[in-house]
Amino acid sequence: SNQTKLYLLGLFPLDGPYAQDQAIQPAAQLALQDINANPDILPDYELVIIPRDSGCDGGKAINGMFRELYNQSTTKIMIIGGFCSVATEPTAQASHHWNLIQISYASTSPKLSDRGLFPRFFRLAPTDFVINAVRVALCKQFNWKKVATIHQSAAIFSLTMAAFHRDAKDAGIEVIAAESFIDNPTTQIANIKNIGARIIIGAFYGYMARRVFCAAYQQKMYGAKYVWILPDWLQWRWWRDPDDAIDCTQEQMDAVTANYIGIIAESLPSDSNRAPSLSGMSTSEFLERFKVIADNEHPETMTGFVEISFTYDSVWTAALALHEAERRLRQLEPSRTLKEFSYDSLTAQIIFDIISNLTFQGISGPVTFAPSGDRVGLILLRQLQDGKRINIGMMDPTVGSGEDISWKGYQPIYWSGGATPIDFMIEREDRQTIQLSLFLAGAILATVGIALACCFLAFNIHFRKLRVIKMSSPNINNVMLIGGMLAYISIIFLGVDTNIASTDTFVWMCKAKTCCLSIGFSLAFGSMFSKTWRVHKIFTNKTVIKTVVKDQRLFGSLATLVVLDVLILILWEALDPLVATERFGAKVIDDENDDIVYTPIRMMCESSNQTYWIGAFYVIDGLLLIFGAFLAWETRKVSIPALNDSKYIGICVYNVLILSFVGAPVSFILEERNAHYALVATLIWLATTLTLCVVFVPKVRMRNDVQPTQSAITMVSQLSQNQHGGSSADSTELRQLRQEIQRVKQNCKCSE
Ligand SMILES: NCCCC(=O)O
Repeated sequence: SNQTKLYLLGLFPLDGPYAQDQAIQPAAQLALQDINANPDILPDYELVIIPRDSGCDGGKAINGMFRELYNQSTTKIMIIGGFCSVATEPTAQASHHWNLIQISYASTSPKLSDRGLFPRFFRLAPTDFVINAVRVALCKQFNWKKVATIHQSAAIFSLTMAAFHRDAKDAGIEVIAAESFIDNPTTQIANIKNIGARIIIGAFYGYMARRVFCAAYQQKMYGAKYVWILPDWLQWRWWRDPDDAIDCTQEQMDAVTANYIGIIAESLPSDSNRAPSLSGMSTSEFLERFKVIADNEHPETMTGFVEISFTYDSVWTAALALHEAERRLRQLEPSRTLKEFSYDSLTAQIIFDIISNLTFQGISGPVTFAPSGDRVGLILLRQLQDGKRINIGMMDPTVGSGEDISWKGYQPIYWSGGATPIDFMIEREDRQTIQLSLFLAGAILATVGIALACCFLAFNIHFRKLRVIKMSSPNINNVMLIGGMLAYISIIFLGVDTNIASTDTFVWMCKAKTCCLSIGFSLAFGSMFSKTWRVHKIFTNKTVIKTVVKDQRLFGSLATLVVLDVLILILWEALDPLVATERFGAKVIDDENDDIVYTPIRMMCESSNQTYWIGAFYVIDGLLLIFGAFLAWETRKVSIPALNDSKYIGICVYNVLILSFVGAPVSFILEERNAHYALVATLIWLATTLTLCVVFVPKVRMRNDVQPTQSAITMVSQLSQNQHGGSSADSTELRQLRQEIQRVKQNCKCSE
């Protein structure tokens, strides 16, 4: 009754989504009981806490604080609280303007370590920054090199995660996904899953943690392959709290949270592991007394239980500081006491200095403060095992390199898969090469084609004297066959891959294929069309004297085409050579083991501007095809079968166009190496074989049964003479040739 009351303002989360007050106020009351009953501490005073609801809300907290500070019936000498950092930050930013010291029993935001913003602030719960050291140590311990992070968008979590990203980078740990969310984490969880992360570091309040884990359940991100690492100051069985915001049952939440790893500042050291506390209580005695004051046999189920020792020690910190402040104030000239406290800066400075240098054994362990006002303490690792939080290790960030977790004396960590989960799917290369069997099949087909071309060549040479062969320009036909053979050879070069050849050889084969294909095409189609050009020349010449185009001239045109090809090939090689490049395809998860992901790698021979070079060939060959089609159309009425290939040329052009139009886009889209080879090789083979067969098979069939007409006989002799340097024909032959031309022209007019 002789004692003067010293009022402390207590900011407690009594209400709202993060109401954590069930255990906080009883812990504060217990401290008040012990302090007020202790004759050695503030003997002339009775310490009283005036509670005010700060919620987990800055506005509510600051409103409550000002209302109490403006209430002149009670002078508050210090502030205890708040709980959530979002409530503590604005109050601590304002309270120093009232020359008040503020001590939080729970806030862990790294932002609160800023002395510029919070010059008179202290806290008993260590900053979440120290949790980062344990996160990194944990990753190192289990050789996890790739992790994902997800946090609720709030300064407390953003700052901690940003610091973790820096620490992880320094430690050689790659953060493969860094997600944050405001109130719906579904997309972010899906992103983490899609990127293949298995070690997920989360930071959020309990009500958001439920949303994260429900989304994780729906995405099947739990079980032996996933490790979730969370701050463990979340409330007791936070995942089981009824929550309309989630669409998961309690069983599902139990399943998804099973075996998560929690990191938390040590707050209730075991009796065997602690020095006697200033209050004289052991941890177990403290808990027993707490049960009584909280009237709860299972205090661990109360909200805020994690912070009870910090709350108890916060009030003790205030009491010890005030006790010493009273002594120092009395020594001043003129002497003063706490009774005269009126929000003056001198008293505030005295109390600040005292707390800055305070050291005592609290219930939560040794209490001392860093210059930033942060509590320095031990960090505990826990794991949820069978629904209980089990201590599995401890780390003292101040000892050694601050990276060593001590596992001795704690329960072993439990991995439901029987082994430490891996941090990422095992990446394997899937070097896609053309299968040997497919290459051999291609080579056999090409050989068959070459043999076929050889047969036609032999036939052509053997029956070169036969009129029907003579009339079809055998020399030019031979060049066509050589072109066909080059196209067949290109199929073999195309199939040489890095599984059977070195990279250098592969590139050379690729170049050889390009040469064979381009020159082969020019020779085959150039020959075919040049023959037709000759026929066209004869039948469209308006003069009476027919000059027949000689073979040499046709060879000259072919040579021009080939020279053009060679020129492009030389320029291509000189300016933009083909080189071996690796193409990486989309990753594929192994069918049988979803820990393994394959990256398809295809060795390509490419050059930076190859589109233009290939385009040049397309333009030349395309023009050649158009020109050939035009000639075939113009000479379609020539009735001498051995002379007229127009029908066949039409078929060949049609074949090549159809095969190119189907093949080119499909071959661009087809990424699978074998399918690509099979398609391209088949198209080249088909186009070449059809062309050769369409042109030569009729000739083979005609060799016996064709009786050339008189006009044909005449023309053959005319052509023969011209081809062999003859300059004129006798008048009968010419007349007959003229008659044939006349007939063709009349036919043409009629049809027009
Ligand atoms: N001990 C939980 C604190 C959370 C926060 O600082 O907001």
